[in-house]
Amino acid sequence: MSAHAVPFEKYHGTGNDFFVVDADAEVVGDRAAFARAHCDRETGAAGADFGAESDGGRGADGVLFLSVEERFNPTRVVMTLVQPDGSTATMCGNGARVVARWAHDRTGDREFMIDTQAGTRRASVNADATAATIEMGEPTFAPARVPVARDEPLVDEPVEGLTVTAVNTGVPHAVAFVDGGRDDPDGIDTVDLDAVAPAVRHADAFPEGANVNLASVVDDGSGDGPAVIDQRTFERGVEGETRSCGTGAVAIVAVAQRLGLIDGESAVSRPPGGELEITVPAHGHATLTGPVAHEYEGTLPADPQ
Ligand SMILES: N[C@H](CCC[C@H](N)C(=O)O)C(=O)O
Repeated sequence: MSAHAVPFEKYHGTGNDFFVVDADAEVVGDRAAFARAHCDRETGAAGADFGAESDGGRGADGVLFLSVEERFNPTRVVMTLVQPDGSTATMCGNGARVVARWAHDRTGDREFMIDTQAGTRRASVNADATAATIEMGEPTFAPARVPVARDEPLVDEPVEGLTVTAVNTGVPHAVAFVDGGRDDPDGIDTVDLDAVAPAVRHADAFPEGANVNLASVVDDGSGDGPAVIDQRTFERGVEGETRSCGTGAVAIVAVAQRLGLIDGESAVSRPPGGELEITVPAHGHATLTGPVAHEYEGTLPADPQ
């Protein structure tokens, strides 16, 4: 085992939490092994070891390896998210919001371009850097681009026990609407997501797998404010439910629009970890806005056993 210790910062966006490593300063030879060991919720890195700001919780939803290039305007950040199962995610909405905050904390800038494997995304932080907004690209239902293994879009059809719509918002998502929000004793929180999601996540319809979302329309946006939707997401790569998923929030709003469940291009999604503001215009890129916070910092072994 190498004695090399890797400094990290821990951040979260609406409870979707990440270890952030400066990829220019640190060499982690086996990123998959690093993420698998340290993200584990039972045996991974424990926050209490690292400082008073932390709640002592273990693990994370992934490791963000970041490289900053300040010679560009706006400052460019190259983002790679390695997930708890060792896979690399093409895109992560909450992760990208964390990237903007981390880059702000290092540079003082408020506007960034973030290079992800799904493309370059503009990002910004608000005046006190407590919230970040990211451009999320244009959601697509095109079968080849989700991808789904068929010629027609998969819209509101049964897949392994859920009625889902398939959409790509940087990564593939299956979205199922259910009756009753979080306040309803018979609503969204009564579903055993960890039990029902894996069959959908691994269904033949999704050759690259899918993140699996449950959603419930709480307010359809036909009145004064934007639509409000309660959200739960089981993530590919985490292989479990997370506190929040940004690409999932955009997916839910895009599907709600497509199914005619909500009015307007703006909506609020409410995953367990907080609130996200989403816009999905008829044409052009979606946006995702929500809170971001620094938790603690420390060092982690580069070559965990
Ligand atoms: N939590 C992330 C999504 C990660 C996507 C990943 N789970 C995959 O599809 O491999 C988000 O906020 O968008």
